[in-house]
Amino acid sequence: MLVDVQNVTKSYRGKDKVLRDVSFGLNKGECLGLVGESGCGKSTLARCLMRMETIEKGSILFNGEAIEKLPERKLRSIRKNMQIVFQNPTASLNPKLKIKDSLMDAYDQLKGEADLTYFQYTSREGFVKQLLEAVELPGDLANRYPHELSGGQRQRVTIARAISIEPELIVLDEPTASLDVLSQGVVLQLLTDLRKRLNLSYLFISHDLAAVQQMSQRTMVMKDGSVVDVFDQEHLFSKDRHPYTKELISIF
Ligand SMILES: Nc1ncnc2c1ncn2[C@@H]1O[C@H](COP(=O)(O)OP(=O)(O)OP(=O)(O)O)[C@@H](O)[C@H]1O
Repeated sequence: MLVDVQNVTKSYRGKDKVLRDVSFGLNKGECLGLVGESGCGKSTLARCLMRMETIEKGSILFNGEAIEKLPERKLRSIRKNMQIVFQNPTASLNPKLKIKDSLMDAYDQLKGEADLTYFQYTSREGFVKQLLEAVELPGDLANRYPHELSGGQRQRVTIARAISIEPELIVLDEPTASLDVLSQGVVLQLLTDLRKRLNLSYLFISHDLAAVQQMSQRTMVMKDGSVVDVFDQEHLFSKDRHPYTKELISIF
């Protein structure tokens, strides 16, 4: 198991619990979907996994190693195996940097420590070219600025940056929510292709149950900070689904 989350509890500034006793596993190569209404704690869970937030109780194992209390200097080897893609690509890209420089960001931060098997780093230009090709963007975008790209193109750039260091896990926090329907479908298909080609694992957060069904082998449903249901893709319409899952299905 790549990620093993055990009884994680969290609240912000001593207020009500945002995550309550959350437990789940994520297998290597798997896409695990995460759905639930706004405010149920999905992004908080994502940030806890990435160690962007601390947790109060429980444990988060990454490749069997508990990461919730690891000191910053020991997190480096974990961090190179985790990336996150956020909803809004415009906010995730520095407007003053050319696309080629944003693309190199994750790789540069690792100072040559990335373990690459799919991509090959020969030169900066060559690497940028491979990354753009991987997300099916033309090479001449390298010298443009983010505002000169469409929303869908910008999100492909953030995806290319995330895969550049070939992490084991990518958390996708509503990656297509800011895109038009056509671009959404194309980007989701691209993400699935990349997962298979690079043997990536995804935690895919979305409001869109149809998108989650398309992308994920398993789906996890959260409500008020708790996981209320987890099921294999083919069991979405099973009578055993939690009443809240059935409610979500009926809205779609
Ligand atoms: N930094 C923060 N400080 C205090 N409260 C926060 C913080 N971040 C989130 N919250 C609160 O925690 C709860 C869960 O928020 P979170 O963003 O994890 O939900 P979500 O399921 O991702 O929602 P959405 O689908 O709208 O993105 C909400 O009540 C939110 O107001």
